Amino acid sequence: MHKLIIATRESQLALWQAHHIRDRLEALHPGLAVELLGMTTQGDQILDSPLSRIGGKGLFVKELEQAMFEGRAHLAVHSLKDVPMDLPEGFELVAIGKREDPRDAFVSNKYKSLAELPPGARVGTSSLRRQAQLRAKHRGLVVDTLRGNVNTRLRKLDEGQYDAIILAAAGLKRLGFAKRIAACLSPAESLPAVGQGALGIEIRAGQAEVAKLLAPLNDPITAACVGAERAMSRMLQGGCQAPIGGYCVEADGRLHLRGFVADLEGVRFYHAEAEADLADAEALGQRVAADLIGQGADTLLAELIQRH
Ligand SMILES: NCc1[nH]cc(CCC(=O)O)c1CC(=O)O
Repeated sequence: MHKLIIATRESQLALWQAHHIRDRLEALHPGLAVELLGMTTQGDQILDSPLSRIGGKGLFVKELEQAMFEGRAHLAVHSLKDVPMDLPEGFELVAIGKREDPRDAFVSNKYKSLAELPPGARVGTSSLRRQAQLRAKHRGLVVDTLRGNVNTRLRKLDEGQYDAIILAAAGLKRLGFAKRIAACLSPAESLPAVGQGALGIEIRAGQAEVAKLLAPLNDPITAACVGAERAMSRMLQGGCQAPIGGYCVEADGRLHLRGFVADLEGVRFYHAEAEADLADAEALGQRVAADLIGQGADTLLAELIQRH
């Protein structure tokens, strides 16, 4: 095999990620040519309503899977955060790249940190998870939805529509906007989304030759951490329609997973955490999910999903 084709969305972030994987593959395998096949997905077309309302799993991945199914591409590179917990039959995640910065970032032209914001300040963010945590911890703020790709969000801030915005540090750094970050929020301030900051590589199941070329891109520790996070999220079945956070770290062969489920107002707020050996990532995720469900998260999630 001497050519691989990557199906990719055409947002700047998606293109950066696809180019990044192309460069790594070409460096790993001299003689291998890697090409990009750009395409537009449903998620790219619907720009005016919050993702949580559009619903539908895999809004950003279906067209890419179609291209792989038809043999027009061999792989797709995703922000793991955007990948549904259960892939369609016949597809698999074969490699998880080493996680970069998993934190949320505070971006503002006027203020240096969340703590500096005066009561009534307007904060824009795209995710229910960030909204719920902001509302829970900073009662006086006006928290509002903010959509669009990273460039659009920064433009809306610069136009004065918001006093500050919160977005993923990884996306900003990848696109060369690290300087715009006023402060990174610690996981205690804003627990990241499941998979945030990691790249996932998807292929059609059973493509052994392709899988072998991609294997060196897999980072086993990141894979275990996001495996625990995704097992938790899968058991909670919240999708994008509920404020859910999940973040796992590894130290000395032990995994430590924290998770939360909240309502949109950040009033009902359930936390859970647990530890396990590296080999027990899946069970760890299920244990934390079961703890959250035991506290009442399942009732809350059912209510949230009904509202849509
Ligand atoms: N939902 C969009 C999205 N998907 C991945 C990232 C950032 C990069 C990452 O988390 O890997 C972003 C932007 C954001 O949330 O600010």
